[in-house]
Amino acid sequence: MKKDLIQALSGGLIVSCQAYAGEPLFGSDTMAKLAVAAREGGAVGIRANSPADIAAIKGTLSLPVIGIWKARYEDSQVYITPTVTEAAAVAEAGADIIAIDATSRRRPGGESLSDIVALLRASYPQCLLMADVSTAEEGLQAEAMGFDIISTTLSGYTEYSPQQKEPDFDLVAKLSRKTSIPVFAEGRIQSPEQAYQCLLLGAHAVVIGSAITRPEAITKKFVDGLTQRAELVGKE
Ligand SMILES: CC(=O)N[C@H](C=O)[C@@H](O)[C@H](O)[C@H](O)COP(=O)(O)O
Repeated sequence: MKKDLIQALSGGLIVSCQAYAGEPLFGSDTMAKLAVAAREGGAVGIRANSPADIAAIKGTLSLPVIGIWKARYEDSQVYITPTVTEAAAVAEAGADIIAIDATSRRRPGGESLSDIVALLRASYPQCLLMADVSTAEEGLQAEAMGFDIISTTLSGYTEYSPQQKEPDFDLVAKLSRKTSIPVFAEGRIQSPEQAYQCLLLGAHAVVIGSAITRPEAITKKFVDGLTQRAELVGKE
């Protein structure tokens, strides 16, 4: 069953459908519609944030869902499914895969990642566990801890990982070489060429958010491109 799920995602595109409160697309109905649009475009899976969005998407379509719940705590910088409370809620909402920050940073309340993994394994044996990491070392630790999947989600978002505009191709390649569990390429992938490059480097699947589901960001990219070109012409 779990093997079938991993197989179903192989070589495919997973679309991250997320919007924060205050953003124009915020709301579970809208996220479910975005997910339907992604499916119609050929996505093999959806990544979604919050129990409400996960439940709405699972109630609307039958694609596998990678669930997260972003939550902020004062004593930690970890915010992607930071504690066992969020992880359990993601599972209860129907996520097929629970993605968790698996960086080496201190977690809220000093919770340990291995305790969270053990608890989730016992309570939600049907779910796969995905480690969102920022470095190769964190990916190797996640594999040793028993995660099923590693994703490069957090490269560029911890102080000690490379800060760059491009996807972290090196990390995709390193993790694909050094681990024996599926590696998902995620973070700042902007084009089909970059997505394919990740697969060539060994990624099992590719996760894309902003370039597909954030119309504000997509519009801004075009507006900035137009402005820059107009300025260049003005200088000629
Ligand atoms: C760092 C972080 O919080 N990443 C989040 C994880 O769920 C999302 O905000 C990203 O949109 C997602 O990872 C996809 O990446 P991109 O939007 O770059 O294609």
